[in-house]
Amino acid sequence: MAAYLNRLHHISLHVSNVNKLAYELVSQYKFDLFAARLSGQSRQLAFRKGAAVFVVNERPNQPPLRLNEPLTGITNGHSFDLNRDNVGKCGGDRHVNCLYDVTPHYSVDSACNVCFEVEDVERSFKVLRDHGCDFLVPPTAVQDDRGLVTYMVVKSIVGNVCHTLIDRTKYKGSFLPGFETVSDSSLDDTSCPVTHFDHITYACSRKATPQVMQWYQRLFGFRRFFIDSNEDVDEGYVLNQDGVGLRLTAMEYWKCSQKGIALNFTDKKEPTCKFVIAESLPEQGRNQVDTFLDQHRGPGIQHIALYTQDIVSTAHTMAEAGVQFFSPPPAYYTEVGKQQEIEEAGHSPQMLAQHGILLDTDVRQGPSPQIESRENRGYLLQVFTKPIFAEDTFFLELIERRGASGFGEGNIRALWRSVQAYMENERGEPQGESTPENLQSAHH
Ligand SMILES: O=C(O)C(=O)Cc1ccc(O)cc1
Ligand SMILES: [Fe+2]
Repeated sequence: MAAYLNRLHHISLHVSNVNKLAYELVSQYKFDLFAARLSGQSRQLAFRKGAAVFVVNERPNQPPLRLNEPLTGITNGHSFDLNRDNVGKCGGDRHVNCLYDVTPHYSVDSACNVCFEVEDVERSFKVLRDHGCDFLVPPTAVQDDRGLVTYMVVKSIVGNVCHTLIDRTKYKGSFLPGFETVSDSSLDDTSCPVTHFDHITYACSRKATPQVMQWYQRLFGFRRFFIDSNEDVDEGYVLNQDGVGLRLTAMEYWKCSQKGIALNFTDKKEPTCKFVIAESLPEQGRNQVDTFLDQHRGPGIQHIALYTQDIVSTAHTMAEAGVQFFSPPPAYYTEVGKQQEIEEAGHSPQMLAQHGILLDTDVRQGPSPQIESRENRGYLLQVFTKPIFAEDTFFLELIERRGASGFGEGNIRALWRSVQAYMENERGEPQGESTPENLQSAHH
């Protein structure tokens, strides 16, 4: 039995300079700051764009004093009931630094908590405990005058990534107890129609993919889906030539219906966020996944894709506001095949080139995906930002899907090349062969 997830609630980032990221999310990425929790010891700010919510947490510069005593508002036992001992009253929880999360003792900025709504926190806790999970926060209740929320935090199998599981069905407020609403009006922003998180990509150690897949399948009922119709069940989607050495495997979560049958969100017209596991392959030399593992000091979330209904307008607005995107080599847009592909999809190569937007066609997922024709080909457009933090680690992606649910090989190759060129030219990082030593250090 798995602990099925209902929906993605928010993704939290832990950074040392909250002001800088807050400024960028609002002024460049056009997110709205809608809720804030300001306590003596920490700041947590919530930003929204459509259904995509980021919580930015202040990461202490110095590791805080180790508290040996149990934290107030957090139950320590394995049983859970809503007695007064484990209901944290907001404002009174002086010891809880980071509400709905843990303060990671991590040395670099990182996107490291993906929070999901579940139907029953206590039931999820029991299921996960029976699977031998590590809990960072056991079931805990938080309330204010708008109601009650219960949550718990579980460590994932991927590097520093944690999952907060939350039940907010008994809560009427706009976000979560403990947060003050900053603004209730979501700006009607037609120039940046970002609606939700499309996917989260993990950078993992070599050969870790099967373990990661199994963990999410067993614990949360995730299902594998194939990125490409020729993908091998065991090997995943392997790109291993021309300098690209990457293994990709994708999965998505399924919601538990009333009858206990797993339902895909797409059946209910509510988009699901996909998860992609990226692993580097040794044959093609050093690459962006290894760089992430090195600079992030271990596996974690490499990028998050924001789904937009109009990538050209979104990329244009964000670029005007100062967002820097990767661009493929200019020749990408003038290659005969690519130019035609772009025009047939109704776009202008010049417009896409202006912001480095990539276009790929994909066989539409349907009853017979093997039969290729003009009609069943969908396409997808993607553009990738340069790293957001000081290290070459986390970045964002914009994606617009037109009947394509996977990822395009051409886009992955183009992204890979532009990142490699950036590492070599702008960052001056040598991109030589991986040595066993630097891979060892990356994988710890
Ligand atoms: O294409 C995408 O958006 C992906 O998410 C796949 C991917 C994953 C990791 C990389 O370093 C490059 C591409
Ligand atoms: Fe992506």
